[in-house]
Amino acid sequence: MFPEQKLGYTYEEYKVTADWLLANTEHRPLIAIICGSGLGGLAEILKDQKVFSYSDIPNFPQSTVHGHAGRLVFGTLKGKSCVCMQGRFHLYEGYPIWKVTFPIRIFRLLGVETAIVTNAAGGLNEDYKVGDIMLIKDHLNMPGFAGNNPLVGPNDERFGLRFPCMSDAYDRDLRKLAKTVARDLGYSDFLKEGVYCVLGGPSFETIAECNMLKRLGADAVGMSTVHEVIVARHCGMRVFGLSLITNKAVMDYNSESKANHEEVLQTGRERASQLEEMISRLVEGIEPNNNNVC
Ligand SMILES: O=P(O)(O)O[C@H]1O[C@H](CO)[C@@H](O)[C@H]1O
Ligand SMILES: Nc1nc2[nH]cnc2c(=O)[nH]1
Repeated sequence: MFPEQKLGYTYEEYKVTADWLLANTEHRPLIAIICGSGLGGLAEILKDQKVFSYSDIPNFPQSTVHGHAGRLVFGTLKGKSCVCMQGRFHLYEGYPIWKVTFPIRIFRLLGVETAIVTNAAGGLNEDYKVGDIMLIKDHLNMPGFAGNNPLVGPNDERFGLRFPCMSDAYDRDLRKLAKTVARDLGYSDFLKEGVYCVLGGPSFETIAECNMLKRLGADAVGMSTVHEVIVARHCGMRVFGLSLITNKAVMDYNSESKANHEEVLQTGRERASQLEEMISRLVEGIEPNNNNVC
């Protein structure tokens, strides 16, 4: 450990960004949506948009990955004020973990109560098919096991507790709502519920790694989301997470399949309209929480 190393932003730095956004838009979102790889189209369903490039927002990191546009979109969905990240940040881009999760605390300072986090992921569970939507019920935080947790460093009590609980990270009521929504939309055939495992990336997994992760209890694997969820829960937001299974993890030495980012983006395009419909209906059903910490 290097005590002199910068371990995060100060409260004042978060405030600068949040106050700048509050001064530059009249939207006051209660719901934040984070778009996974290839899922940026979700932001297009917002009405009355006010859009900022990340490069125009003070302190905001920049998107460097194909399929992550790097825009913050404010707007309304089913009459509810939302903010949508068209592009997230990943460890493999070279960002320290506290930059990866920077937007989450900004959202909290804007008044956001609920975070909807989406991602593209490889399916480890052999019952999963490409195009399935997995509601995240829990996670495995591999970088966290090695000490790379976004809450490492001095704790700021204005955001949350030193030792936040994670056994209830993914809100049960929101998952229940999502199941009802999916059933009403006729999506039950491709709806799953499971455990998401985050790795650092950017290389995809070896066959041995996929088999290991499956044995550890993971149903899907990716390179994001968990860090955001930890910070969101730390500051009291409700979290709903979903993974689009964009490819099947390769588990067999006889397979000719090779994971690749193009397939990931293509599956996102193919499921875009169903995901948009599902998120719209979900947002419609989310009740405000009176800005209570939960
Ligand atoms: O998790 P999101 O951002 O959806 O993207 C996933 O897809 C990319 C790999 O194709 C990686 O960035 C992985 O994390
Ligand atoms: N680590 C990882 N991330 C992904 N994102 C989309 N598919 C995958 C995958 O198979 N593995």
